[in-house]
Amino acid sequence: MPKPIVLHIGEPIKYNQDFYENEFCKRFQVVQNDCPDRATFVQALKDEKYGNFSAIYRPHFQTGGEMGDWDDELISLLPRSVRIFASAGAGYNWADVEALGRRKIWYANGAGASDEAVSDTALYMVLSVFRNFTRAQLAARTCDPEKFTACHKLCATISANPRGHVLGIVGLGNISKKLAYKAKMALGMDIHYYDVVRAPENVEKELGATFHPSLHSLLGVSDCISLHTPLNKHTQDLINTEAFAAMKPGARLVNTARGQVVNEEALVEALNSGKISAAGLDVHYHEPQVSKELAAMENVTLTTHISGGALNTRINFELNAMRNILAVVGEDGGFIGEPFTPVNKKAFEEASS
Ligand SMILES: O=CC(=O)O
Repeated sequence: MPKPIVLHIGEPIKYNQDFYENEFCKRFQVVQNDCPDRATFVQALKDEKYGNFSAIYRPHFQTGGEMGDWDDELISLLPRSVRIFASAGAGYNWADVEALGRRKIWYANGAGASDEAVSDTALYMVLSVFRNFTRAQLAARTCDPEKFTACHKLCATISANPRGHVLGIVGLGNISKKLAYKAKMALGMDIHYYDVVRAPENVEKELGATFHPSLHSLLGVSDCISLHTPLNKHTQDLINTEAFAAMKPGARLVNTARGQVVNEEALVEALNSGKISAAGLDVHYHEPQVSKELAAMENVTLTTHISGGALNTRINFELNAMRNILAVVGEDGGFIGEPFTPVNKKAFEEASS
């Protein structure tokens, strides 16, 4: 029996050679996409260039996006044999996972691989916005004694310890549960959260987390908001002018999720007016372009979408996606089980019932 085909998009694997050769390639014939853009990829699908493949494997999210978004156009061209799209990345805004689910195709993300790195980065941002570390670093880097002294004095009057302040988490998933734990244990913060689905009682108890039934209720009590929601049509511009208006005066905002969850113009206005006192942003609305207005503000900590960017994350993204495919696709190319980290279970199950 021929081995089921896996369509590999993006760069080859780099870290898990043994597993790849001895487990993955033993079960699957891996075919590498060589189409450099959407037009050629669309044509390749129409021509059935890659045959009746059973899975799509994207081990690195920095590459493998040459075909653009996986929308209805691309998804409708997939062969009926596809069972799963397993990708690196905790986020998955490049794929319409509901549309995949409707075609009985699982989408499995890199959940678990980047939890540690992203929650560490969010914790760093939280500390930075309370303590004005970016302002101090910018002043130190001027090597100007006057600026040094001015900032030394100013920071002592405008900074605060996070301890006893409310950290408001939007979206309680694997990453933000870790952040909640770290912020509670290391910084002594009070954890509040909003999510469309309330967490089980034991999770709330373990984190000492208070649930809010609406975003605005959470915004009204939080001293620092940290965003952990996927980007989709419901969450684009979620933090807009109305949301800033609902925040406590002087609150802070941290975003390690996706740039487009925050309306950048509204953010600039909220910072300029002093409605919020600081922001920490790893992700940006027009990435890789950073807002020049935000970049000019000393109370804004900025990084280059590196929150998950640790070697440990990349190693586990590769492995996680292979394991997901192995769990789903059988020797005959049929379904044998569920992925470990599905994100479209509901849509998949509705299509299967
Ligand atoms: O942005 C990083 C990720 O989605 O993992």
